[in-house]
Amino acid sequence: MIEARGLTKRYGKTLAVNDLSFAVPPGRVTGFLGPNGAGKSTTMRMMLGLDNPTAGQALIDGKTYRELRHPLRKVGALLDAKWVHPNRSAYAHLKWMAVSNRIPISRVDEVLEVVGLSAVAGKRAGGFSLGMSQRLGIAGALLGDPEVLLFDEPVNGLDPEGILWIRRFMHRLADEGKTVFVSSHLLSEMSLTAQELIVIGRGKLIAQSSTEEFIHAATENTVKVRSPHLSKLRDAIAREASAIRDEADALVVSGMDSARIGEIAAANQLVLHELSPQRGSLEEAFMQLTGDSVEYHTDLTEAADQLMDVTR
Ligand SMILES: Nc1ncnc2c1ncn2[C@@H]1O[C@H](COP(=O)(O)OP(=O)(O)OP(=O)(O)O)[C@@H](O)[C@H]1O
Repeated sequence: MIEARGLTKRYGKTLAVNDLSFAVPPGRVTGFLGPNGAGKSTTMRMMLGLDNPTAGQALIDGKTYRELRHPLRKVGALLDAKWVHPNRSAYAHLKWMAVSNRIPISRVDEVLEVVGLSAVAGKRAGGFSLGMSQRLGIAGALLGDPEVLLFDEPVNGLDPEGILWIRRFMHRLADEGKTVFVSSHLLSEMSLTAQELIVIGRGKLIAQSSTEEFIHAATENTVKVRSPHLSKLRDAIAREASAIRDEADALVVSGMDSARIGEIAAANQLVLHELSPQRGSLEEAFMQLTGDSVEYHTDLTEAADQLMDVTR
């Protein structure tokens, strides 16, 4: 479990992190989202004891990083994959990390295997592609078999295969019960990777909820219906639907679920060719939260107002 309590960091006139409080639960991938400069890296650095908070605390299982007796066994992190000595082999790099942290050297082979780098363990890390470097960084984070893992923008610059690998790997770690906290400014990627979201803007907390709730609260769910009897279908559902929009050869229905539309179609003996619930995207949710004239139906109202303030 990771916790931020009133976490604040000021660099001169810049308030990089402004009174952040949130908790990151185990067994889930939690996305830490925010635009560039929102304060994600600064928050992560404070969690890892690399920066001191101006006020408040960042806690790992109730302790600050510096209070942890065996930090690498409690928390592993991938901040910058390219900090490896270029002339060292992947194996030598991990061995050096293991020895300096009193972790058994046998663990090096294990983590190389886990991240799929066993075959290139003896090769110079300086010649690694970005994807391989990320894997090596992740192997380093896993060395102490920590319960808590922090990844700062892990998919930046990766190709689709690398992105998919990281996404699956994070899900696997969460399924093992680990606390996985991953920062990103890539919304579409996070909507696939993260089950929980912590959203910040200009150092302030904007929202904390499951990804599904976040999208659901900020976007409208609709159902797309295709039928050879569109106009009859429209008449049949018009009384119960809150809105019906035409789209090419389909209707997009708001305020009714697909089960009810199917029932009405059956009762009226109308053939359906498609009946598909349309989910909003994380991008849409963001647009909605930052929009000017949106009616909010949930407790995200306040969060939206804050987002509008901080993004102005
Ligand atoms: N060492 C520093 N000295 C001065 N200002 C800093 C320092 N580190 C960060 N900042 C400022 O603090 C704010 C937050 O930066 P931070 O890097 O934490 O954001 P971020 O959300 O990680 O952004 P990005 O996605 O661009 O990495 C920015 O305005 C940045 O310029």
